[in-house]
Amino acid sequence: MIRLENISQSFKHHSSKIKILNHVDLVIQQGSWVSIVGPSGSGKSTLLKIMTGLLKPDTGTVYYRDLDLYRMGEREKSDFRRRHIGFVFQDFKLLPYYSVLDNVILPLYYDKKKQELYEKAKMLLLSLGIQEPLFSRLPNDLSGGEKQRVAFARALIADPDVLVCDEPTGNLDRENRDHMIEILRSFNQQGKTMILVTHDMEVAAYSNCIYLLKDGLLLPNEVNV
Ligand SMILES: Nc1ncnc2c1ncn2[C@@H]1O[C@H](COP(=O)(O)OP(=O)(O)OP(=O)(O)O)[C@@H](O)[C@H]1O
Repeated sequence: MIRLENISQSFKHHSSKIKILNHVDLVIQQGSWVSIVGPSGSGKSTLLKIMTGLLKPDTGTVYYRDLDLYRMGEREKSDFRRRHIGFVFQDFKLLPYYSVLDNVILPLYYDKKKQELYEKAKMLLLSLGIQEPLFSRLPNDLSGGEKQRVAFARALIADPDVLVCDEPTGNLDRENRDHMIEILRSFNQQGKTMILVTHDMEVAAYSNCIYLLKDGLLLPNEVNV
């Protein structure tokens, strides 16, 4: 279970401070699929960063079961994130001077035997529709949709319990988007927790729960699956 308690966050804009998140609480059950929707600039990516340990909020706490994420040391927190949380960023954050394959193995580079890791990375990439000729390419020589699938493979390489995706279908054409939805569903069916930010209501419709983030507040919106 992931629990956010009393999260507030402001950012400075010129001389004033703008409150993006205003005392946000959220509980996400293990194995559930939660989608967060809301207008552009409402703070969705900021909330994802806070719940994954990338941004310490002005106030509030984030718990993974009983572990308080922001009470961990930097090293402990980054190990925890690497092992438990896969994150697909909106802009992918692939390293430009590393090949596709090397980008995918990065989270486990120091943990596992390279041969084993490369085999797993190849299988993941193939399952996501990225074929062998692309394995040695640099990210800048990929299409947006291909980059996105490589970012997915990197997020999944460590078998995380939680997959966090910022706009997972944003760069995909219809066929690839439908394929991505199948991947998300099968991941969720394995009992993994999914947290998505999306503008795509068809994708959000697969969630157990949709939340609207607006004016700093997170409003629940239960749906049937
Ligand atoms: N580090 C920062 N410093 C200052 N302002 C920031 C920072 N990060 C985000 N913001 C601002 O906070 C607001 C919320 O940003 P955020 O990226 O979380 O929104 P979003 O809902 O994900 O938007 P989109 O749907 O367009 O991706 C925006 O106005 C953004 O400019």
